[in-house]
Amino acid sequence: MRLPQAQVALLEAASATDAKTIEQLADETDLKPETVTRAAFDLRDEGLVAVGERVDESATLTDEGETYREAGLPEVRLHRAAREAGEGDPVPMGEAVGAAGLEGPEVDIALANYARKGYGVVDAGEVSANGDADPDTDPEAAALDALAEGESVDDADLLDRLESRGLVDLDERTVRSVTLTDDGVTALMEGVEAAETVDRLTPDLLTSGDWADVEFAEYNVEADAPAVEGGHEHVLRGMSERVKDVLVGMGFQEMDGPHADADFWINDCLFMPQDHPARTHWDRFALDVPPVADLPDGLVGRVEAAHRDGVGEDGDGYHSPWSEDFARAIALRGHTTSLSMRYLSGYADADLEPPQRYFSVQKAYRNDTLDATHLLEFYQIEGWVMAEDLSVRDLMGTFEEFYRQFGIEEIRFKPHYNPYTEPSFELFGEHPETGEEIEIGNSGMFRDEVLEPLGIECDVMAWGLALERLAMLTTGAEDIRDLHGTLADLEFLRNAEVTY
Ligand SMILES: N[C@@H](Cc1ccccc1)C(=O)O
Repeated sequence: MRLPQAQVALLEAASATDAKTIEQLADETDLKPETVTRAAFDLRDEGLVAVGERVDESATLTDEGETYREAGLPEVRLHRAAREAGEGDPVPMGEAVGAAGLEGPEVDIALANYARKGYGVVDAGEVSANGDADPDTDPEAAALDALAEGESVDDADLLDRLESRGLVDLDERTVRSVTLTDDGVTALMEGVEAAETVDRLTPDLLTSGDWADVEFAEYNVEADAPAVEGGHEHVLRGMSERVKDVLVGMGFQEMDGPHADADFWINDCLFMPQDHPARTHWDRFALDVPPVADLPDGLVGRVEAAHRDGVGEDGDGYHSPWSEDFARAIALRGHTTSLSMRYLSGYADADLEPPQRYFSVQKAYRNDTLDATHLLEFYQIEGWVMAEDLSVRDLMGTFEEFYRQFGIEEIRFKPHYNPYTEPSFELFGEHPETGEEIEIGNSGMFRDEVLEPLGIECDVMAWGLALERLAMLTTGAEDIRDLHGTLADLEFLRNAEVTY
C-alpha cells in the first residue's frame, strides 16, 4: 500500500494495544502536532486507525487562590476567630473581623460564604460560630491545596464554585489518541510505502507535466490546527467608524483640527474664565512650546470683551484678569469643543450660514485619575447644530435618534452646568451588565457670551459624548481600561464585536 509520508510515519509509530496521544506521536515521529492530527484523521477515514477523544480539564490557582491557600479562606478565618473569641456566644462583628485579620474586600468575601458553608450566622452586627462545623476540613480549602500540589480534583461542582469565586482558572483541552485497527495491523504486515504527495499545484508541476503523476494530499477541514490570531479591527475603531456613518446619515459634516491647540480655542472662546480650575495644571496637559501666533485679531478682541464685560445690554463679565498671552499658550485639548469653536468662527472653514451640522470623533486629553470609567486619553463624539429657533427638545430628540441606532432606547437627562452652555445637561445610559447608570455625555445650548463674539446670530446646540462609554454600553465591557491602553484585555478585544 502506498500512503503519504506522514501517514506512514504515524502508522509505524502507532500501536494496536497502547493508545498514544497526538503529542506523543508528534514527538516520536518528529512531525508537527497538526500534521499528525491530519494524518490520523486521514488514516481513520481509511479504517487503518481509531481516533479517541477526551476533554481534559486543567485547573490552576489564581493569585487570589494562592493567597487564600497560604493565609486561609476568609470565611474559615472568620469562623476560627469567632469560635475562639466567643466560646459559644456571638461576638461583635468588628472584633471577629479584627481577630481574623480580615482586610478590605476580604470582609465581604467572608460574610458572603459564611452562612452558605454552615459556619454560623451573622445577625445584628454579631457573628456566631457553629461549633459543629469543622473548618479544618473545608472542601474548598482542601481543593486549593490539592491543585497547588499538582493533584487533580474531580468534583466538577466544587471546581465551578472555585472558578466563580475567582480562585482557580479552568481550562478545557481536547486530547486525541490513536490506536491501530486490525486493518491497520494487516496493512503494516503487508507493507506500506511512502508516496510523495503534493499539497499545492505549482507552475513547475504544470509546465513539466508532472502534475499528471503525483498524488495530491486531500484537505481535511476538520483537522485541528493552531489558532491564528490575525490582525483585527479594534473595537473602538469599529465603533468610531460606525458613529461617523450614523452622523453622516443624519446630515452632519466632519470637522478636523489640531490635538495640541491654543487655549484660546480650547477655553477662551468657550467663555471659560482664565482662573477656572479646569485651566490649571491639575487638569490640563500644558506643552512647553512657543505660543500660537496666528489668532484671528477681531475675534480675540471680542472674546476678551465678552470675558471682561459680558455681551448684550445687561451683560456682565467675569471681572477677573484676562491676558492674551495666556490665551495663546498651547496645551493638549481637554475636549474637542476647540474644533467646534474653530468651525463656528469661520476660521477652520468658510463663514457658515445656518442651518449647519458638524461633528468629529477625535481624541481629548485630561489629567484625570485612571479608573473603571476614566482614561487620560479618550475619544469624544463632538457635534453641533446651528439653526434658527432651536430648543432643548431638538437636542434631546437628536440624542434619542442617535443612540437608537446603537440599540440604546433608554437615555436619561440630568441638569448640569457648563460655563459655555445654558441650559446644559448630562446624558446617562444604563450599563447592560451591571445595571448602573453611567454618564455618556454632556451637552447644551451655547450661550450668547460664546456666540456673539463668533458673530453668530441664530441658535447653536452642541455636545460632547464619550465614545468609550458608548462602547461599554454596546459591548458590555465593565472596565474602560479593557478597551485600550496598557491594561487592555486582549481576549476581550479579540472577540468583541461592534453590534448595531
Ligand atoms: N466640552 C464638553 C461637552 C460639551 C460640548 C459642547 C456643549 C456642551 C458640552 C465636555 O467635554 O464635557
